[in-house]
Amino acid sequence: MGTLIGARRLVVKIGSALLVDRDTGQLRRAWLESLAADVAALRARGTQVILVSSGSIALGRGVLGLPAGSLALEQSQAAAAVGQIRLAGAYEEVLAPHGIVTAQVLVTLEDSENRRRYLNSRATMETLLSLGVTPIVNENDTVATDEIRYGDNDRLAAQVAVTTGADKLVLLSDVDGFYDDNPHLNPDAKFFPVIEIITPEIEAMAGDGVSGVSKGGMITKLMAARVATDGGCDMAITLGAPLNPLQKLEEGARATWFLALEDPQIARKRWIGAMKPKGEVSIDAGAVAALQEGRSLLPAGIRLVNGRFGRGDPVAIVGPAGNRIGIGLTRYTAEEAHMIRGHRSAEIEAMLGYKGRAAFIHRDDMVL
Ligand SMILES: Nc1ncnc2c1ncn2[C@@H]1O[C@H](COP(=O)(O)OP(=O)(O)O)[C@@H](O)[C@H]1O
Ligand SMILES: N[C@@H](CCC(=O)OP(=O)(O)O)C(=O)O
Repeated sequence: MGTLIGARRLVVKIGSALLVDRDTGQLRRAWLESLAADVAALRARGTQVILVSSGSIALGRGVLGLPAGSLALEQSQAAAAVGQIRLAGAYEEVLAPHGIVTAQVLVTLEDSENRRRYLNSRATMETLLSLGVTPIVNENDTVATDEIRYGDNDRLAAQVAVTTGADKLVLLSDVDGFYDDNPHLNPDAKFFPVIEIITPEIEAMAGDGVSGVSKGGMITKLMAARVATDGGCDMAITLGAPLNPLQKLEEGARATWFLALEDPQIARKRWIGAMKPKGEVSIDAGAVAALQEGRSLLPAGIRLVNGRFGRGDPVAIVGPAGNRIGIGLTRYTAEEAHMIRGHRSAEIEAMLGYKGRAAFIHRDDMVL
């Protein structure tokens, strides 16, 4: 069973529907104050907390008096710009009385896809947490265009959880968990307390949201669950609307827990994928095809070697067009690599005077 008790680092996602009253467009302050009390209690027990909060567009549209229904991209970006400042301000106001310092972190999808930005944002989060700050994260809606957006904060929250190495992610939602059908439309829908593996059958049960102010629905929550659990983080979906929702979850409120994959191979690949390469090997098209089929990289497929690396060091793998296709731990030094590139194992034995390893980078040590 999943639980919040004893969490080391927790990411909590707060959906727009919880924060902003649907009819008035106003912030639900009493609720937010109860959430702040929960955050303070968790921190006092040693859990670091990161909040991923939606609501900038919903708040901004109320302030600007924009009509209900879907907005043009420029309108939602303008609404986000107006709403975000209030959103962050509201968190600061409710957390400060507990002695908690807040920080606003706005990210885009590109930040997780561009390695330098990814590493940098991870380092910034780590620094904030080590200083005892509670980061309030949202998508940077004013710069993110449709093609480069998450668009929903479910996946963003999962990305934040994995990036920061959180062990728990909670999606506070307008539904108390995952059902085999949308429970707001089908009163006979069956509830799932725990999901260990997200199968295609489970995926087929997820539908859109019906709340009107949210973006995700259950489909993006399942995508988030996949990212989180693959990355070693348990994820819960629980009802956010009652006061003190995190305390209630700790006390056993209804929730669906998606359990982290415990496959050490996945954890190891994550670790390799996050390494900074010490060198680079360019490989030919045949080798690219072999790697894509899940095979190891052999010396015969290597055309060029760059950088200084020893055995076991991370090395970037570059395709014929100069595109980076992966990273892996090498079984040869850079000096050996220069000698043996393009050669087959029988020749390599003659060159090195010993048999050497068959693989230059073994598939278990490689992430594409
Ligand atoms: N299989 C399902 N189980 C539970 N909820 C579902 C399912 N399929 C669709 N939904 C809908 O997803 C909604 C939750 O997502 P969403 O409206 O985006 O809320 P949030 O603001 O919490 O992100 C539920 O209220 C429900 O209407
Ligand atoms: N970044 C957007 C969030 C998009 C959104 O509505 O997400 P959600 O309510 O979590 O489904 C905002 O702050 O308005």
